[in-house]
Amino acid sequence: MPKSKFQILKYFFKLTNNLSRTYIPKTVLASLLKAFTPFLNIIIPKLIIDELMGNQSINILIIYVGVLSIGNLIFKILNSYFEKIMELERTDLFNKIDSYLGEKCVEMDFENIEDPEILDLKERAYFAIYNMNAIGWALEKTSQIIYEGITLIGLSYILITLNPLIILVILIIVFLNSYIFKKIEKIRFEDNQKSIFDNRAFSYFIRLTSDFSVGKDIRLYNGKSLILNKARYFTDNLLKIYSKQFTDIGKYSGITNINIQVQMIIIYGYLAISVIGETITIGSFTMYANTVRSFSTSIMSFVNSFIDINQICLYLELFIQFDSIESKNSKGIIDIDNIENFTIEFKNVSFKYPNKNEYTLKDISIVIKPKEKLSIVGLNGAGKTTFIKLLSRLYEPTEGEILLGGVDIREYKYTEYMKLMSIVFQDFKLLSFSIKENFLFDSEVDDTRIIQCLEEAGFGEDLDKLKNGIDTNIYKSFDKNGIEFSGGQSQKIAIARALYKDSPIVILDEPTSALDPISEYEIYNSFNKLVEGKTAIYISHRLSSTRFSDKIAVFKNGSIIEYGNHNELMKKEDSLYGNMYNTQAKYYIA
Ligand SMILES: Nc1ncnc2c1ncn2[C@@H]1O[C@H](COP(=O)(O)OP(=O)(O)OP(=O)(O)O)[C@@H](O)[C@H]1O
Repeated sequence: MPKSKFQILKYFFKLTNNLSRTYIPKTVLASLLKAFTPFLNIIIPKLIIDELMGNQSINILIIYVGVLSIGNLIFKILNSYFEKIMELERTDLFNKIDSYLGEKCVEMDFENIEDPEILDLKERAYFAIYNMNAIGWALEKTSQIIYEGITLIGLSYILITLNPLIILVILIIVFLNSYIFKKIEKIRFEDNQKSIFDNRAFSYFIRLTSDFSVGKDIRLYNGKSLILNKARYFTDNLLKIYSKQFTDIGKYSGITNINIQVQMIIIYGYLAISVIGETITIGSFTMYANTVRSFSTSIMSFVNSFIDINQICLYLELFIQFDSIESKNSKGIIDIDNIENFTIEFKNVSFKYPNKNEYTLKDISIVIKPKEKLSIVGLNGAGKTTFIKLLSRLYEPTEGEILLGGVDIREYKYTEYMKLMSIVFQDFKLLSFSIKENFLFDSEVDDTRIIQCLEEAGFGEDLDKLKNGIDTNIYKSFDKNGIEFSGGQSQKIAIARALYKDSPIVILDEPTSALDPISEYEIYNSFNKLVEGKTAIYISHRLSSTRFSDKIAVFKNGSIIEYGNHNELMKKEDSLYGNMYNTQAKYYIA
């Protein structure tokens, strides 16, 4: 990660340039244009006044006034043209950064998405870019240093002809004010960082109010006041932070204004005395007064730009920290093509969720042979889904290793490894796209096969009723005719999506929980045919699935306590499996 301010800026200029080739050159051009504007209004008025006090030539006066007005008009048009252009450039750059951060989030290891520290860091990165406009700010300040630098050289030259001590007076005031300005920026940065958690929490609660997936529960259990009270609590916190900030900053800003007034009194006094003593003309008075005003504004913004850049780097550093989070999954380098043996082996695997002290899985050892059908059963919270999450590399084991074909799964290229797995998680999600787009988000799809898979998953009759077939949009987010499928229908689409992927390892975690018993039976029946020649792992509380399995692993409190086939486990005395099976069968038969 870059450390020095220079390295941080370089990192960002490089990133900006990669995202938008035109942003930096246009910003520099706009800044240079600004640098030359003040000179026109300093030099020409002096010439006009001197002419008025001297020869009073109408022709020369017309030329001066003409140059002044046309020059100002041209600068104004050009400046506002660039302002508009820069507005568009900024929007475009922000959208690109948005996509860049989005890509980063999607590629991030899954476990990071639920880590509050990472979530806060992400919020800080977003805050830096959006709320503080840190990239635009950095570029603006860098170009400000350039153009104020150029302006200052010209203005110093004019002021030296008056009295170099004037420059000293301005510098003293500027450095005093810069010290205060630095304090103001420090307060702002610290308060902004303090507000990150409250901001994130506030946005979460406000988002909930329009989140369709929780809309029912909020209405049924009168969640409105709870949510709004929580949101209010966090806005109150934010208000406290920012009210204190405004008071503190207000005090400091007051002092800087007093300093500027003192500076003006000294300089105007000196200029007035010089006019009375006739050491300068009235025209020169105007020029020097304008020069002093421009010089003090320019030197202030020149010095403050450095302070600003210092501050911006603090914000940008947070962005870089987020950007530098490494994905463990991206470290795998072995090609999947090289393996022929799909034996999966968990070797003494134990696992704790991040930020948790207790183990969710303890010393799991199991071999799943190629083409084997394994059912995983157990009570709620026993660790069944967690077992799948480890196999699918959403998390890494805390201890032990998981092997595929004798090689630690972390060593395989992640994207290729994921191609081996068709998984339907119990909390699968369909997205607000068409049915077809939900199958493969990023590549060409085969419509006939999609339809075939939907039929195999028991969705055929439902599909026939859809006017737009597989082009029907799911949910109404973008289409008022979009369809809100039932839980069972959605589950069938999710299963069809897994079938379509046609991977050698198929994992179904509670795949039929929302299905009626007939659909469930049909799916398992057809599944057995469909997963022929593949390894299949089923997690289900409906023990009917175990009948289709070669092996059953019974989980309890994070360990496998029973393992065997249906008959073996049923014969075992005091077996949890037997107990669960009989209890369920009793209700079904009765
Ligand atoms: N992301 C997480 N962070 C922390 N703890 C978690 C997380 N996900 C699950 N757990 C905990 O891990 C334990 C095992 O959960 P898991 O989902 O693996 O159980 P399960 O056997 O699949 O349960 P169920 O039958 O209810 O689906 C539970 O105590 C759960 O609270």
